[in-house]
Amino acid sequence: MELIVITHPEMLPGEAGIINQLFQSGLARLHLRKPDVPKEVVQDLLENITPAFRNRIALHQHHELADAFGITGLHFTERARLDVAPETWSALKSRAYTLSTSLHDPAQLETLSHDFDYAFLGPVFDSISKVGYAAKLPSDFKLNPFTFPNKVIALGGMDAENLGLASQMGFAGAALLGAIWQNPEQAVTRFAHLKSLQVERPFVDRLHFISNETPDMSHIDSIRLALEAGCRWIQLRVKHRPEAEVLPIAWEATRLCDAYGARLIINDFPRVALAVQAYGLHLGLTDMPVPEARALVGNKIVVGGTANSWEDIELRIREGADYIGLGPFRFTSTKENLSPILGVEGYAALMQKMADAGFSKPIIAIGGVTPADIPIIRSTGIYGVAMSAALTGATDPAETFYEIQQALC
Ligand SMILES: Cc1ncc(COP(=O)(O)OP(=O)(O)O)c(N)n1
Ligand SMILES: Cc1nc(C(=O)O)sc1CCOP(=O)(O)O
Ligand SMILES: [Mg+2]
Repeated sequence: MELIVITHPEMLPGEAGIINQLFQSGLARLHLRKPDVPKEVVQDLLENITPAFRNRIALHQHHELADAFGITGLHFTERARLDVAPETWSALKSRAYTLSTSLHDPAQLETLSHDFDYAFLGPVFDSISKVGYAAKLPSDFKLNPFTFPNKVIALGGMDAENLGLASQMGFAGAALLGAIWQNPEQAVTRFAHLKSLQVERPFVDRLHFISNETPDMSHIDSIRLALEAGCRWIQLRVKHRPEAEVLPIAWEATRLCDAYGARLIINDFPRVALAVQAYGLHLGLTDMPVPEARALVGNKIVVGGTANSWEDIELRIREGADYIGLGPFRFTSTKENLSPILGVEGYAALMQKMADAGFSKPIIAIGGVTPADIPIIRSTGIYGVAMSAALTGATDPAETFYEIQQALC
């Protein structure tokens, strides 16, 4: 589903900044709809939108501003469309504008000019922002693909829970308004979340083994121990060594993981993850930012990010991390410079905030986790756990792995 954002009808504080961030987060189309806002104010807003993004905008009002700002999208409300002579559309198309319009009855698609590149049809669901603007289409509605050859975009009440249904109805995309602007401070995070629902989610294991070295055990020894115990998600976490030293260890870990059919995740070193074509890369808050790493390693490598607070979780969602390592659960000597301990209460509060915001992302608890902690951790809604010492220090790692598996299923 293509996601289109329609602006809030009124001017919002810091709106140009939010719009620029939406574009940076991958928004391909923004409909600038400000029915009662004077032209000068819209002009001022456009001046503050980064020039490179302006060609992703469609104007609902003040079409005369389009050329000066390099805007090629013109939207016509139903009323505006009916007031304009039909030959206007081909004239505008010949000037390379992208045309869109709004419809409220699917029957109108049969007679809609094919010069329109796409059309909004709605309300498909009960509106989030307009009180009393109720769904007009039945829940088993199916678009007839032969009435209008171009894209039909679902409008009205579009949010995370009904994007799939709109797709089944035959809509090519969704126009988002209330889902984005209900809380403008959350607009970018909300958009990133909805966008992440459009792509197939990569597999993330519920048990992450974190490698470690001690005077008696190398990283490779610890990885072999975890693999023999049954772990199939191995994170190579080498600290205080340069990249050149990490690379050969990563190659050895790759061979070992391949032999056991396990997935290897590289901590901290994006270029090492790319070189060995690891399954994943894990980045902390002071490591390379997720978008920069994504640009480097591509879309095939799973990228996870650390969070220690609600603000970090929001950042990771905005950045498009595939999973979030949230910690520390309790004190651990495996990691230096720990952040404040979250405990079960911290996890419960953060998971409640996730549910309230409608966010879904695999969250992995980390830091001093033992098998006995798993039931209470999982009761907060946490997806999985990361462990190091609980496995490397176990008397019988295979027995401990079995115990973990029992608690995780
Ligand atoms: C699954 C998982 N979650 C969190 C971390 C911690 O990463 P980071 O904050 O970068 O700290 P270091 O591990 O690099 O010391 C992790 N490694 N794995
Ligand atoms: C690597 C790491 N990151 C943490 C964080 O809080 O971000 S805690 C941690 C150590 C995990 O090992 P153990 O299971 O031995 O405590
Ligand atoms: Mg790190």
